[in-house]
Amino acid sequence: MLRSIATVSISGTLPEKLSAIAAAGYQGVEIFENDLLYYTGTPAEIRTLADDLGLKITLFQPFRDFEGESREQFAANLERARRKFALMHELGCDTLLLCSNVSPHCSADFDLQVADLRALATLAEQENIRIGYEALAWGTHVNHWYQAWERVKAVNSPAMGIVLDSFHVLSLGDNLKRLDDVPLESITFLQLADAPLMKMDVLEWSRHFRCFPGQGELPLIEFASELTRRGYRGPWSLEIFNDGFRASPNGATAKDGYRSLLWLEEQTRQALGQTDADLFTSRPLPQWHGMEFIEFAASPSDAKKLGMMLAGMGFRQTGMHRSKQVALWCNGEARVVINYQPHSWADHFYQRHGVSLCAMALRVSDSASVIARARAYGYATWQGEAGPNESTIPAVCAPDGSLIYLIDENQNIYTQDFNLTPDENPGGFTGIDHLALGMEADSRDNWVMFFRSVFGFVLEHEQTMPDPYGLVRSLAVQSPQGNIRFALNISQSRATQIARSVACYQGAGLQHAAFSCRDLSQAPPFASSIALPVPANYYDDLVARFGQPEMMATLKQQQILYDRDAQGGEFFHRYSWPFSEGRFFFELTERREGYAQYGAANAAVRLSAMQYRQLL
Ligand SMILES: O=C(O)c1ccc(O)c(O)c1
Ligand SMILES: [Mg+2]
Repeated sequence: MLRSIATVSISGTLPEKLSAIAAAGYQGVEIFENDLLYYTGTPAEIRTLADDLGLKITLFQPFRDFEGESREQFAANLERARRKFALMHELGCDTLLLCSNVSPHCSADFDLQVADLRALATLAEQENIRIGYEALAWGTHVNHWYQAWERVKAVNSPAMGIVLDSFHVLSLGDNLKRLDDVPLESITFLQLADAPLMKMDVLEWSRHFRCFPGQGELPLIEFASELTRRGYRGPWSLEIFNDGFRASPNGATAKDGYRSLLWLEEQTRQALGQTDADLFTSRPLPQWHGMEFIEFAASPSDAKKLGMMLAGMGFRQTGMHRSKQVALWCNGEARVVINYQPHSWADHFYQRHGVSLCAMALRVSDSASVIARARAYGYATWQGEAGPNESTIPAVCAPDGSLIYLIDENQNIYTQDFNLTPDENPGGFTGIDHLALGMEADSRDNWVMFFRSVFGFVLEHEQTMPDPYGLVRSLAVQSPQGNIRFALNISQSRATQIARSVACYQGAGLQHAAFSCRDLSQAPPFASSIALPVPANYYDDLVARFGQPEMMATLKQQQILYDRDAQGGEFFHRYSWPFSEGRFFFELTERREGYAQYGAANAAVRLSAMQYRQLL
């Protein structure tokens, strides 16, 4: 498998891009013409640069607006092609991508288009160059891949085939079902890009919102499987136009792209049930069993405050680490660790980020397979210091530098390391329902790749929620079993709570942690100093939306928020005031009848109420 990426996908100057691409592990690179135009050296120098880095120049692109132009323009176009072919010889690249014509004036005459393309193919034959014709989704007359194929078939030259670009095919809701009509040697090149589903002009969507396979919502696995099933074994090349990628450090982006190819290969291999294909494979995904605990880094005084807050919600301290300043707080199966050990890794985290989530632990059927997957996908893993007779728990480093511990199904991690007082556990909570993590807008894609590739988590469609001073965009990822859930939140506005946390604490971190219980109406209310009051207007609106005035009156009395989905699933929840400087808060939830959302409709109520307190 030759893994390749287009230079347009990452930031930097051309030499910087090539270095980052080679360092990430790719064997091939598509040179985007603009990168070459702005480079001060010659094409031959670029060829040497690539050679020295062990990179094959898989493609030169784009060549535009060729077929169906006026005869005068056609002559000029052929001359333009000659010059580009000469450049490609110097560059050491034999494949050119030709985009379908997007000019509003170009001719719709099939035969004329074919004659033009044939002239180009004839020239290419003489020059030992291959042309891949790509249907841009906004092409004037050729916008579906099959239309490109019909023309290429009519040209009937060994020098001309089609380029399949997943974005152009899938953004129009098209598929590769008719690929059986195309001989393998006529598929010149394959470009891969994903994207979130958006209702917007396809050109804008393509130029600004593409992302790596697995980070978006297009059916990339079906796409790659169809091609592989048909026998395509040429390069897989990423071509991503993305505003965030252009503005982010190129090393991390290039690496994520490489991971996305590995991920897509692994998924494709699985979809095809194939063992002989030259596709990446790693250890099988484990079964996830839930979130075992979350761990806060704190100072001793903050640890005390946080403990008081947890106590006000119904938690009790049920353990103290034998050798470290690490307290375990529990209610039922919901566990919170507060780490205030001086001069430790957690202390270091606290110094950088304030009171924050420095680690979490996930329970899993096979921790070793997750560690092996993390390594295979190029993520750092961690095995912390342990005192004598203390257990060591393996961990993976998350994109923000926090740790995700992995705990095997039947492993008891508490008795060895903690002095426990389990009788103190009040019981009632069933676990950790979800975590909402705030992050810089440009770093969310790193998290998505991490959760998808290493953990095999799945994505939901992004939702937009109000904050009193802007909008927050929330993307949910969860384990396939649905028992570990995260909301990854970003905001473009400078005034939202996320933005302020990002600015003040070097990364936003945890926004809230939600614990779950079986019957919220039976759970003791939060202490009054902690419970977030809900405006009466909210309950009037609930009655207007859902009816059931009696139930709503009870909810009002208990200060419980409510949501219902289209299938009749119900969500009951209660919020706390934010901790300390307002960085995070807690939530207690009850889900009924398969409700799988997060009560987004109620976020505005919470956010405004919190703001009110900050103004006091
Ligand atoms: O947006 C474009 O113009 C453009 C250019 C070349 C490509 O391969 C492509 O997919 C899009
Ligand atoms: Mg393309």
